Amino acid sequence: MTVPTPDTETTIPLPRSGDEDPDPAGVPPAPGTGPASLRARSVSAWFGSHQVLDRVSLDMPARRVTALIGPSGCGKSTFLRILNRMHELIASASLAGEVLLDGEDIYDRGRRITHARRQIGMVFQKPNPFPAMSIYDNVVSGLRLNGRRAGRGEKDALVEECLTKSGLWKEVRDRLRQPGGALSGGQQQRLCIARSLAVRPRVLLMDEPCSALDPTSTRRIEETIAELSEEVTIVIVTHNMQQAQRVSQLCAFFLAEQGTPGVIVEHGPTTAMFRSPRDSRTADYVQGRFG
Ligand SMILES: Nc1ncnc2c1ncn2[C@@H]1O[C@H](COP(=O)(O)OP(=O)(O)OP(=O)(O)O)[C@@H](O)[C@H]1O
Repeated sequence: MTVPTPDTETTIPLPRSGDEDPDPAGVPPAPGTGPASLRARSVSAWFGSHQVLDRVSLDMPARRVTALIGPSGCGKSTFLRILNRMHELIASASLAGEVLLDGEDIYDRGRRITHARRQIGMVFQKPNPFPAMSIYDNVVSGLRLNGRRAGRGEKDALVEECLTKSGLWKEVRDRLRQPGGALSGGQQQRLCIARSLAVRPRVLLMDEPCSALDPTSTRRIEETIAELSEEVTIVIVTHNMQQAQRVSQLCAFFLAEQGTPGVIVEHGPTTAMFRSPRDSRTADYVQGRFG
């Protein structure tokens, strides 16, 4: 796939949607454990010839919540999808740059896509449990997708552990065999978080996880994020400035001005970004003057 790229960048040839994992060796390196750092280095992205991100670099430290903020269309979701190799599922997509998970490039040619996906989970804007599948089976479904076998006792313990961590256990422990689709929207989102946790990711990406939820459910998810941040690194896209301040320790402000690709204007500790931003565009955005 040919796209216009800056001379200094290396365009990574991406497999088209549906292609097999490009792992010539066939033996994936064993993933590490525990929260990992993510580092994006000079990441650019295109859809066809339309460039949507331009040399974005960002450190997302382990055991921290990093919030990505910015007006609609500036490339936050694209950036998030690049962090776990979902961008390449889109036929016209290409990218340049590096994404390092604890120092190792997830786009390294010798790495399977599943190597990144197992370690870097994703929770989407709209809760997407398997609606007809039971709550219990929804949680353990990730194991099956990963080709992992587990005995009944191990699964029972995992279901309880993950539902507890996602703050849903007490509400559903007596109805684990009921369908996931029968839960409220907020409960479904917490079920999706539990499903992501079941494969023990080292990083959890969240793309506006509360935008479809009422204030009470939103609050509950925010509590869950706070509880999880010790055991998984979290990167969250949010349009809600109060939420960014409540849940994150670090923040990055994305902007795509007048048809130019998205860039990070400013990033740093969330308190500083909101109290004393260095850039006037950040100040205008966090104070609600545009976007
Ligand atoms: N599948 C796609 N095909 C073509 N262009 C796309 C695709 N997805 C996103 N884009 C374009 O990429 C740019 C960045 O979109 P993206 O969704 O990453 O922005 P965003 O900041 O997350 O926006 P929002 O806050 O509205 O979700 C936009 O111009 C969008 O139209």
